Amino acid sequence: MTASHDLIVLGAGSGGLATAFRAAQHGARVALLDPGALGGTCVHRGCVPKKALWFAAQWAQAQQFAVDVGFASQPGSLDWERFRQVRTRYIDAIDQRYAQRLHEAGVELIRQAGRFVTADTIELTDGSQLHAARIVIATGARPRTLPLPGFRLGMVSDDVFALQALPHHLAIVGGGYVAVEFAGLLQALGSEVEMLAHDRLLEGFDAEMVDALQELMAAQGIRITMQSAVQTVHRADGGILIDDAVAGSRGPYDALLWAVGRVPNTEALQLGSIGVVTDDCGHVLTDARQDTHVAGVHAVGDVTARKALTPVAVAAGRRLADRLFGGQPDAQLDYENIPSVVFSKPPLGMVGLTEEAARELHGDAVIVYRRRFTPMQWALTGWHGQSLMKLVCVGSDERVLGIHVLGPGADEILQGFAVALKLGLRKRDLDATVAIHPSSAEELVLMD
Ligand SMILES: Cc1cc2nc3c(=O)[nH]c(=O)nc-3n(C[C@H](O)[C@H](O)[C@H](O)COP(=O)(O)OP(=O)(O)OC[C@H]3O[C@@H](n4cnc5c(N)ncnc54)[C@H](O)[C@@H]3O)c2cc1C
Ligand SMILES: NC(=O)c1ccc[n+]([C@@H]2O[C@H](COP(=O)([O-])OP(=O)(O)OC[C@H]3O[C@@H](n4cnc5c(N)ncnc54)[C@H](O)[C@@H]3O)[C@@H](O)[C@H]2O)c1
Repeated sequence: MTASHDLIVLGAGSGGLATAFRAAQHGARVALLDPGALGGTCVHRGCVPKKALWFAAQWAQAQQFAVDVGFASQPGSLDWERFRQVRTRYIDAIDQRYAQRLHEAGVELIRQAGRFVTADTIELTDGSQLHAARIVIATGARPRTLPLPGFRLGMVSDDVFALQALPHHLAIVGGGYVAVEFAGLLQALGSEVEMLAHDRLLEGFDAEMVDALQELMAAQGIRITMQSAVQTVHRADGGILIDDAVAGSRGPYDALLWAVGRVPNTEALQLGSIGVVTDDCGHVLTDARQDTHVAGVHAVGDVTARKALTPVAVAAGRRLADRLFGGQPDAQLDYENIPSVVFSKPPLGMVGLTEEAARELHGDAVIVYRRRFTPMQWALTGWHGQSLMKLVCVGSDERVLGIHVLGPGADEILQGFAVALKLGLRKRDLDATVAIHPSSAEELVLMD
């Protein structure tokens, strides 16, 4: 058998593209397979269209604020179809840029799905085969639904981007990133939103920060039912009705969004036949170097059980290509202290440990600084919602273990602080930094 390539990458989402580009840069002959659009979930069904809608939600709120402080005109509503076209134009351009860059990088793009025949052979949809000593699985994940009677009446996050019109009254089942983000932005754009959450919101984020966000969401009119247990969904004359074991009969809604997590795309890959091990949910198990249990087969991104974020998939893919083809035998992603922001309204970001996790590790040696305040732009409009910022430190030298920011600009503020934390930030370094005034970020260097 002659190897057709040095590397075959399954999936042209964030992780697959990053791996392919970096490997090609190191001189590898790369084949990149994907039957779908270039950029995968992030570009077409995730970060990008979501953030576009989130911007629209900010503009809607800014319009309202402007009227509150004396601008003359009344806020208008969003022309949903026009904005969908604007988004599509932007996203199509990204897709085209990727195609052009792949061509320039010498990556062979094959618009077909692949599945394993052996550990070094991939069969394409048309039945032809490719061979390479290295294969990277980067097939991502898709939204999950709950297999309850009537579940098909609901949609998943992918479908929100294709909606013809904004739902008037929307139920969201779930309490993770997707549920909280869509609740905030669709409410801001004019939907009446009700969340039905089974567990606490945003598991993995600091509980005090999440409580503060939940208060702000409630103050903006989002109805949140906790400990919900949806049993059935059905349609009646007025719309979609939900029977919930705890919350009782709810509705009618004109739309229902399942936001209950994601399922890795592994069923079709024939992984069992070559010995690649998956967990109970189907995620490919890898070590910290992205190696699976089978020599020469690797995995990056949402298809693994790691944190499902675009920059994680990208960084893991680049490190892997550096190790395999770039002469960097020690290259691997450090999965500690990965910053993350929920694009809620307002955004909530964190890097490092939550207070709960820090106390579990360090007990009474943990010192917490916090600052609650009403951001100037809210106060000016007469809205007295409170931002919250929190530093979780440990020991006599107050090493900063966690930074948490809830409020306007959290998405932009946190990146720089994440660098500092990674470099071993101490509270005294923050104290020694002169503030930028007036800003929200200054609160992080003024805490006592
Ligand atoms: C609504 C939403 C919002 C999000 N917002 C953010 C955000 O703001 N910030 C952030 O960091 N992350 C966000 N994420 C998460 C982020 O989108 C994912 O972590 C990221 O896209 C994962 O990239 P990936 O390459 O692992 O998988 P994907 O991007 O899903 O790519 C997988 C690709 O594999 C292809 N594929 C599947 N099977 C095969 C096969 N057999 N052969 C070949 N190709 C195949 C698919 O067509 C797809 O293109 C969001 C996710 C969602 C759903
Ligand atoms: N801003 C961002 O970076 C961003 C945005 C969206 C998604 N993402 C990534 O995508 C991943 C997927 O997001 P997600 O919101 O789909 O998943 P998630 O894991 O964040 O949340 C899943 C939610 O579903 C709930 N749930 C699970 N089973 C349930 C059941 N049987 N009944 C009721 N509720 C149930 C959980 O309690 C949880 O609240 C995230 O974990 C994140 O890594 C990131």
